[in-house]
Amino acid sequence: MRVLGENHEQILTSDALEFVAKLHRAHAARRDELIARRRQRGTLDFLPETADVRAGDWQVAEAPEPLRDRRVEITGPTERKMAINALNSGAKVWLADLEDANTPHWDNVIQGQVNLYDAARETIEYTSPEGKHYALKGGPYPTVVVRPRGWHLDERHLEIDGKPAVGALVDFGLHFFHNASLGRPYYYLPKMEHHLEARLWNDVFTLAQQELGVPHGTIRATVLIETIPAAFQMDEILHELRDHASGLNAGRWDYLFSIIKYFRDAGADFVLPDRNSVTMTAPFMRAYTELLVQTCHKRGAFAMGGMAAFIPNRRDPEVTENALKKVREDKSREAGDGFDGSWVAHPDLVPVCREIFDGVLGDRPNQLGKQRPEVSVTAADLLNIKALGGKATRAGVESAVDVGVRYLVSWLSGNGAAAIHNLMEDAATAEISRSQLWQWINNKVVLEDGTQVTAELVRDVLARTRAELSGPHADVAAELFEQVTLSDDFVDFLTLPAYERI
Ligand SMILES: CC(=O)SCCNC(=O)CCNC(=O)[C@H](O)C(C)(C)COP(=O)(O)OP(=O)(O)OC[C@H]1O[C@@H](n2cnc3c(N)ncnc32)[C@H](O)[C@@H]1OP(=O)(O)O
Ligand SMILES: O=CC(=O)O
Ligand SMILES: [Mg+2]
Repeated sequence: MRVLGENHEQILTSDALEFVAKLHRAHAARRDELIARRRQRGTLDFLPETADVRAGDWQVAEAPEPLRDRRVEITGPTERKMAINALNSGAKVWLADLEDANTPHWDNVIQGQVNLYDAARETIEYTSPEGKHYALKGGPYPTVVVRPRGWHLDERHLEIDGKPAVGALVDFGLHFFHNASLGRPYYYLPKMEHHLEARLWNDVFTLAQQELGVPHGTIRATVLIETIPAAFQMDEILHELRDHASGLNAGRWDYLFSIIKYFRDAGADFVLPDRNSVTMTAPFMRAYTELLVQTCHKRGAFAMGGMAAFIPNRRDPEVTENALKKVREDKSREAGDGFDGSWVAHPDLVPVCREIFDGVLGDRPNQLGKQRPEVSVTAADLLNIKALGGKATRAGVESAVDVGVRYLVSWLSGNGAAAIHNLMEDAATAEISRSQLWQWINNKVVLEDGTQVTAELVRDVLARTRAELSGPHADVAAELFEQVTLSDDFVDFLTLPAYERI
């Protein structure tokens, strides 16, 4: 194992590095096979070979006390100030994000681990460049649930047997190694596309616990169902992880990205309209969330709601009022459907989410008991994209370019989440922007005003957006955006070429 970035001795101890290397050597080859397998795109349906898992009578392990009440989860990067703010936010869970909201700059990766280390020990403090001091206010604090990178990303600053380490194993391995002894090794697992990927995580957990003498089943994981193939394998994913599973989360933004990606060249029936016209009430999105709640509660697992992108602005009451209204609507729908809790992107949204779930839960910590036997979701329901209707517009093209490039500027500068035009943007929402344009170009979509979407049109809009931007990252952001939007072959993840540029 070689450390190619700056060596941070607190986190990269020789024992910690050896532990990560052990996880890597045991599992990297299978990771590679599973990533290669993702390239097969066939007809999607519930798998015949796992019908017995779906029909079987089994439950996931009972929730440990710190994860029994998850009514409000705040998400955010592991940057030090935001970590303290998240811990002081009054949420039940802090999703400490090393994924969609994080640029995997080496410094972010390692400083994130330092912050998680200090957060777990409740010793985290920070003084801002302006001299404002941040400290923990007095508990109870949210349970920390860490989201490592997805299986597709490498960590090139650590080299094992001459190859870059698997990013997911670096994030998980370092966190588990340093914090498992404190008793709450809890994780969110992103972007999986197959239950065999969940089996791989389960094997990683089993080995990690054995190595450190931690009882089997201490780790708990909540899996994001945020790809279209995974929507057909919710039972199977929970079953693979059943000793370690805590629940499933409806990660709507990556889910939309995955739908566009999977069906990018499948013709008009699968072309999505402007991003802002695809809401959670679209029939195919309702099918997805209804199936998720039903599956989770049948298996004793938590059903977690997703992220409404509207964020408040402390300097603009009108923006804040709109965000609170939209978030209220979103959380009310989720709570009514049976979700056990949901995500918010900002501390000022914690109270509204809590109020909505308090109203539904009463004195219960969750609504695991709410079974949904009346829900009946078919493969056709999950894939009924065309029922949505909706238009692709010139404003949609302009907004996709504008948001995508501005987000990349932020990402390249080290901020993986940004407020752009009063919406939270992160890697998942940026993926929608660029994949949507790819889909429109390659399906020769004609906009509402009669113009066909072409590479030339996108280049033209991109040039105008570039002209509005300044700063050290604008050129690279524009180049990257062009690459992932206009390349003939679809680039699997925006963050793969972007990682080459940091
Ligand atoms: C699709 C998905 O995966 S969603 C999950 C991944 N995405 C995320 O986690 C995004 C989380 N949210 C954020 O990162 C931020 O809210 C942003 C970037 C969208 C906006 O951040 P800002 O522009 O700093 O917002 P704003 O200025 O209103 O923040 C006010 C205060 O709240 C803090 N704050 C804002 N959001 C958060 C958060 N999610 N966690 C902790 N603190 C936060 C800010 O640090 C700031 O603190 P300060 O007053 O002490 O300086
Ligand atoms: O990670 C969440 C999502 O919506 O994507
Ligand atoms: Mg996501």
